[in-house]
Amino acid sequence: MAPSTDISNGINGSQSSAPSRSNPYQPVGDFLSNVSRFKIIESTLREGEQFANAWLDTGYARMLDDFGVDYIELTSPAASEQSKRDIEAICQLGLKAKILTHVRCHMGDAKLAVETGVDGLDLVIGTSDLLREHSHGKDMSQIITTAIDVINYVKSQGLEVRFSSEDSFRSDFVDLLSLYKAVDAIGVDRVGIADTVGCATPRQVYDLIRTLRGVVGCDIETHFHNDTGCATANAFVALEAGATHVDTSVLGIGERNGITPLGGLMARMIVSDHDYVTNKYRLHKLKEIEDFVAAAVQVNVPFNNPVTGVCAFTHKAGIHAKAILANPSTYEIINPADFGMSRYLHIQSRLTGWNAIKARVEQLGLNMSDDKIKLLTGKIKAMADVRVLTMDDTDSVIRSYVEAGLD
Ligand SMILES: CC(=O)SCCNC(=O)CCNC(=O)[C@H](O)C(C)(C)COP(=O)(O)OP(=O)(O)OC[C@H]1O[C@@H](n2cnc3c(N)ncnc32)[C@H](O)[C@@H]1OP(=O)(O)O
Ligand SMILES: O=C(O)CCC(=O)C(=O)O
Ligand SMILES: [Zn+2]
Repeated sequence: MAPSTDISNGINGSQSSAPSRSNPYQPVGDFLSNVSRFKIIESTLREGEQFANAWLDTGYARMLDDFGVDYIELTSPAASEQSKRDIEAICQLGLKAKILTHVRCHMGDAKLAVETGVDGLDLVIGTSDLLREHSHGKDMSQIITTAIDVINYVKSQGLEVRFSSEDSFRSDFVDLLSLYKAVDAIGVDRVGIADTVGCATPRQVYDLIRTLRGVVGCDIETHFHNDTGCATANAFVALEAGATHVDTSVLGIGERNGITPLGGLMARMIVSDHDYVTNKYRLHKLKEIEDFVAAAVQVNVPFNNPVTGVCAFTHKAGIHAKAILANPSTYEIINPADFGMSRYLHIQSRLTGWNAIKARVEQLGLNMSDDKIKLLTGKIKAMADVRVLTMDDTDSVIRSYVEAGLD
């Protein structure tokens, strides 16, 4: 794609204003919804480490803490000696975020986890027929018994405890509700719902979480894989249905193609509650964090990444550019300035319109009548029909027009 240029600085009075909030489709007054009070469990250092290329060190914990996430989830201390030492080291950093370790719902793992100094344990066990048969071999009554023993143990150590079912959406719904009711009754802090294989649709998520909300009094954490592209939408509807916590990872890295990305969730949530998101999270840090993680796991930030993708705030077609110059809310639901990003107008294609060229002429400090700018725009379009133009090409055409006295 041809390079684009920022021509909006200084020519657009509404550059830093928030997008219009008068969206007629915005739901109002939904008493179940936690869209305005959700918490993030950032799992780059747990789920993210399960991404094929990942080899992450403890330094990321500080970055995530600076961003303002509520919890940082780390891998299991049972994984390796170094994993255990990393957990212990992160617990000593004095971060604001609570530190969790993610372990099997298994007394041995729980005891090891308690020794590390974490604030809490995220316990997990598969509940679908497939996982019960092929992962750990326990039936539902053994799962309930083990869960109660391990949860009681963690609570006796004064730590926060969450209990989650792997593969929740392919588990028997009645079994799941009975299990969660039992762990809620003994005072678990959170239950977790996990779409481990990314099969759930937003409607299934809404229905399951809304029903669960009526069955347990504790918090509800959610974890969505992105195999079918629904991870961010599912996280959002889960919050609408009464979930309290969402698991994320930077760029969504995790097993296979990963989970709800931190940046994508921020993009979704800022549109739903601008003040909650901007007051709580240091959004200007997002690009730096994503760039660090992308480099560490040897991937490029995708061009269409929400907010930080290379063209996330690039406007090209003339109709769009004209309206953006008048008011960015016309074609932007997110204000790039909220994330420390800039908007760009692409003005070197056959889709370019005269209003965009006029803005560039003015930015270059040149004077030209509207009629001449329209002729000039025709020239730029004709050139763009023949070859890809750069921003420099457009500027040269504009200047040569002026120098030739065609203004
Ligand atoms: C969906 C998810 O992402 S869940 C989180 C995944 N995270 C991890 O796997 C953390 C990294 N894992 C590891 O380092 C290792 O798998 C360990 C240390 C946990 C276990 O290692 P190993 O003993 O070598 O077993 P292995 O990995 O081959 O198999 C998994 C074992 O966990 C058992 N298991 C799986 N889930 C559970 C559970 N919730 N509770 C108890 N046991 C479980 C399986 O039965 C199997 O044990 P077995 O070999 O005695 O039958
Ligand atoms: O512990 C959880 O809730 C989620 C575990 C996990 O990564 C998954 O099921 O995909
Ligand atoms: Zn997962």
